[in-house]
Amino acid sequence: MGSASEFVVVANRLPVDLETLPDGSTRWKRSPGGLVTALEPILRGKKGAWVGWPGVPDTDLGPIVEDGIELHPVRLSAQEVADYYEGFSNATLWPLYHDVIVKPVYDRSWWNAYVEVNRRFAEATSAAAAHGATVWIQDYQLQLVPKMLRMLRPDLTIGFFLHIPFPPVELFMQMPWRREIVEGLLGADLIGFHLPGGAQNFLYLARRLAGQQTSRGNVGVRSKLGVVQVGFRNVRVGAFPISIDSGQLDELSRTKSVRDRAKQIRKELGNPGKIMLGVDRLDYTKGIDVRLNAIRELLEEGRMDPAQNIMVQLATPSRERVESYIQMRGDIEQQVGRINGEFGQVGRPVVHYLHRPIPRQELISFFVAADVMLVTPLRDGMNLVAKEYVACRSDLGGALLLSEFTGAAAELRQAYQANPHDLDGVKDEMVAALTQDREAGRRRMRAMRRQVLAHDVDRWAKSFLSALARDSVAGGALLGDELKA
Ligand SMILES: O=P(O)(O)OC[C@H]1O[C@H](O[C@H]2O[C@H](CO)[C@@H](O)[C@H](O)[C@H]2O)[C@H](O)[C@@H](O)[C@@H]1O
Ligand SMILES: Cc1cn([C@@H]2O[C@H](COP(=O)(O)OP(=O)(O)O)[C@@H](O)[C@H]2O)c(=O)[nH]c1=O
Repeated sequence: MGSASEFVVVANRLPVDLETLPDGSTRWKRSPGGLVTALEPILRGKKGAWVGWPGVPDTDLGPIVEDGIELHPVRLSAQEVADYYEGFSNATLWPLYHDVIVKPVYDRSWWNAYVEVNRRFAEATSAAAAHGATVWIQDYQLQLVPKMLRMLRPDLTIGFFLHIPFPPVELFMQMPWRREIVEGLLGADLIGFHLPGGAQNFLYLARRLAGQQTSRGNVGVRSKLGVVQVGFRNVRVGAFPISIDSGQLDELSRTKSVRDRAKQIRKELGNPGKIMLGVDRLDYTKGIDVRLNAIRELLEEGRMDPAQNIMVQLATPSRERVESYIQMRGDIEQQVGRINGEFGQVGRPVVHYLHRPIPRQELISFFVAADVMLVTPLRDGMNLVAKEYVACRSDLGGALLLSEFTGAAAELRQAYQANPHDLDGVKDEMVAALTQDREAGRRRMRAMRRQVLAHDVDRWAKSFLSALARDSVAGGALLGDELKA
């Protein structure tokens, strides 16, 4: 350790959070969210470095190696966590990029903290990267880093990937610092989005806000990249839908220990006719309220038998000091209480709700045990949970209820898809999933598994990184033609 790295991932969080135990000692635990799920296996395979925040404020740590990955912790003060992370990242950008489900707050002091912290990440990355290295910057918390890093280190090849939706132009235009953000991103050589629509929105904004020339043709999936001309540089823009380590999940889900635990889970739940499952960070984007409302109305209408159908909601705590999250937690827990109060029996609730992180092995057993997976976000960049459920169903059992407003919906066409704003539609698809014909269900699951097993996280990373490598070799050669396209 100590020598600069040829490949550096930069993300708001390290893949592990530093946790202080009641006796004052510390240990590392896995960070929440799909970004870490996706990137951890990639980085371990490439022996690179990871620059990020260790999840606790005011902590000075030098570089360390944890589980085979070289970690470069970036220090954030308590005030910066409040202003940059909870404030600008999660009370401004997060709601703005998720269709303003809650109203974004535009606060100048939060913006200043965002600029300052992005600068610190750029400096830490510059120190960690070898001459000519490839740097891959992740997500909405770090949109200014590409430009800042390019100014510090023009020798680097810089990629950027956005894990959340890139919003429609009309919404993005609300952002008071919209030009700075677009210009910040244009410091990269390649900018990746989950879906072509996000890439196209960005190309339009690069023309309108940054005054750059861009290609005008449609962007494809892992193909037909867009291009923005920034001075003598070409910035490529593309769609690269993220995925999971599907082969590993498929394998794990077939093990005896997982199968046995799945049976035990069903038994612990009283061997009900059908188990519905939700697995989410406790976030208002995830539509946990949508599925609870659907279940309550179906119970009220007598279309769902509470003695036969139960739901398990596993909810990881998330962003617990942000006001909208505090409010939402209260609402969800009230909804759970109302359903159980009206339709549960002593010792037999209809909704089983856990508010804590669940270890991956246990999650896999829940996936195997569940008859219907409920994925009902109002908006979600991808939603890896949907893909994980499919990867775990080698028995071709189970059914997936999937919101049209997730990135995953573009790939998992055979799911029971519903518009989360249309509660009657969600209820109908929920009933259809619960009562599906066995053979029809197997056909749907087989088709979804083909998609998920063929397009795994390794393919995602390779498609992005090989496009990034091509860019640095191709230079401006193709630009003239593509701008005319
Ligand atoms: O770091 P946190 O504030 O605790 O949040 C956890 C992560 O949440 C978001 O995940 C997104 O990335 C997934 C993988 O691409 C995607 O499937 C999902 O739709 C997104 O919501 C966030 O984007 C990450 O930065 C956070 O680490
Ligand atoms: C609730 C829960 C989840 N996980 C794992 O976290 C990620 C979640 O990824 P997704 O893309 O669906 O959404 P966000 O990134 O959170 O917005 C997925 O890999 C889950 O398996 C977990 O490990 N433990 C949990 O309790």
